[in-house]
Amino acid sequence: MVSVVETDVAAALDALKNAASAADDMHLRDLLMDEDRCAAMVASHTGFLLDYSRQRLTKDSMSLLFDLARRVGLSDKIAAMFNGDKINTTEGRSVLHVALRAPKTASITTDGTDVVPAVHEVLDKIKGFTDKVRSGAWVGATGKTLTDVVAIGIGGSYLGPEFVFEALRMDPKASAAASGRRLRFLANVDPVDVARAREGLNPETTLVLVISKTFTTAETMLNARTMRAWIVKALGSDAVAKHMVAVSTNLKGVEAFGINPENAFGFWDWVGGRYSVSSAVGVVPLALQYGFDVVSNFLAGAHDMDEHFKTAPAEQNLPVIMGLIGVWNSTFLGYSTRALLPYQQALLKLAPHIQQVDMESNGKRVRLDGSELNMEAGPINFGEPGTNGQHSFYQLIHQGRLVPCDFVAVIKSQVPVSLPGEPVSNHDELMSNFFAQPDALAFGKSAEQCRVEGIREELVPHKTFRGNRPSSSMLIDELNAFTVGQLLALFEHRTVVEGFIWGINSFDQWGVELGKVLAKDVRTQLTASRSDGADVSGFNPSTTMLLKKYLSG
Ligand SMILES: O=P(O)(O)OC[C@H]1O[C@H](O)[C@H](O)[C@@H](O)[C@@H]1O
Repeated sequence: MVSVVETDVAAALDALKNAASAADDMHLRDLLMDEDRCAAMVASHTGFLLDYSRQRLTKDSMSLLFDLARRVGLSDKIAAMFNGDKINTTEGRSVLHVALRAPKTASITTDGTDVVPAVHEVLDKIKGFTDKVRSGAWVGATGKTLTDVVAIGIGGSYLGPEFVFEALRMDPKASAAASGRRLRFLANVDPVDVARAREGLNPETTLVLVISKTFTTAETMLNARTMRAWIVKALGSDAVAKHMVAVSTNLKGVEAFGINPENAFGFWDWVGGRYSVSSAVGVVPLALQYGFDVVSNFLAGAHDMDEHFKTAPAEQNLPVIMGLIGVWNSTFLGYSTRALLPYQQALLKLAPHIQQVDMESNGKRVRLDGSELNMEAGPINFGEPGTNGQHSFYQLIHQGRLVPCDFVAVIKSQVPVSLPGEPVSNHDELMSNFFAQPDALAFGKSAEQCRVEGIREELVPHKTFRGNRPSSSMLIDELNAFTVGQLLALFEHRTVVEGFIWGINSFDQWGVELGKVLAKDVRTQLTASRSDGADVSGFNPSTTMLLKKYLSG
């Protein structure tokens, strides 16, 4: 039986479909002339301003999106997440990454237990440990200070920490605190990545951090064994206790590997891997590099955005607005891709991190109840810092396929440079592009304009830009630990909003499993062929041919 709620939602979806067909007759060139509309399509929160006037939306269609949010019960779903309800139904888990950055005074309960004290217990333990390593009170097996860290982990145990690490490298406070220290990441199960991560490092001054929620991920565990062998070869097996520590929810696995659980930092099954950067997964490596104070500011920033998300009315709520725009572009306008384009080199790892957050969360085709979704959900996400992207793939964005863009920029550079004789500062030069690109996409250039410019007739079609290409522009006052935390939480919540609207489970990732199972079969074959010369068997003809070629090399 179809419930009243479902009928309500269906009516809202129909209204939006009609609005989307009407959008075909509108051009951003005209929409952007409407001052009231432009003023209405701006939202802000401390340090952040979002201008979404270049989306192919009227004020009416935006109202319909807010109406859809009401009808699907978005605010109840957000509240359920913050309340610790088990909204990850396929795994029977709460989704409480917001608890990781909640202040000590907060109380968030799941399974009848307030999780906040446990969160702060781990944070205190991390502070104690990282302070000792940084001050030289914790030394390596030969008595030397551990100045270098190799953080082993993949997916959610890597991408978020690397994003924050890069975002703060040139922040004056973080960079001063990192003086004399190095942090490397080792993710790929490729001996080349191992060699790159430890290039120039001395085992005597290196701390190896094994980060894995499950402590079973094949790539991470082989890399951990490889780094352990490097430590043991140089310093003997007793050195492992001084040179290797772990972050995991599986403390038994940590112990079985040979790391003292005393030197392990835990987290919980209610933290999804891709949402785990504010757990020990990110806090340990980042506090080793930048000190605990900087990381506390990062957590405070994430919490600030959590509070905004939890309390601001939908019409002023940045993650809600961004999520609704995502749904509009993906489901109603049918755009299968979106680009994340930070005009800020410090954000070079934002797009790779958000790729996992978004595509692993919303790359789904069934609803929570297992029924077919029957509409387009999570888009393909990609991105590069501007202006590098301009000299790479922007041609397609301007004249090829239609890709909604999220432009992100920072008002004050972390490292301002002004050269005498140059017309603008280096940061202003970067920002000139940030302001120009969204307008080029929105307005385009008509054939008439080309002709007025005297462009030869045969070149007119090539030099015409249809325009009407949507984007949002975000300005952040400055990039520091606090605002990086806000930015992270903002994008995490955008994905969550989209998943709530689509009615899917944004917190499981069953799609990653099949490849892992098949890799096991190949591993078994490679072992048998290498040790006993066993024939390749049990694979399809194509894989058999490829494996034979590989084994003969
Ligand atoms: O932290 P781990 O247990 O090692 O998991 C690392 C990664 O493994 C899988 O690929 C999951 O799809 C990711 O979500 C996860 O982040």
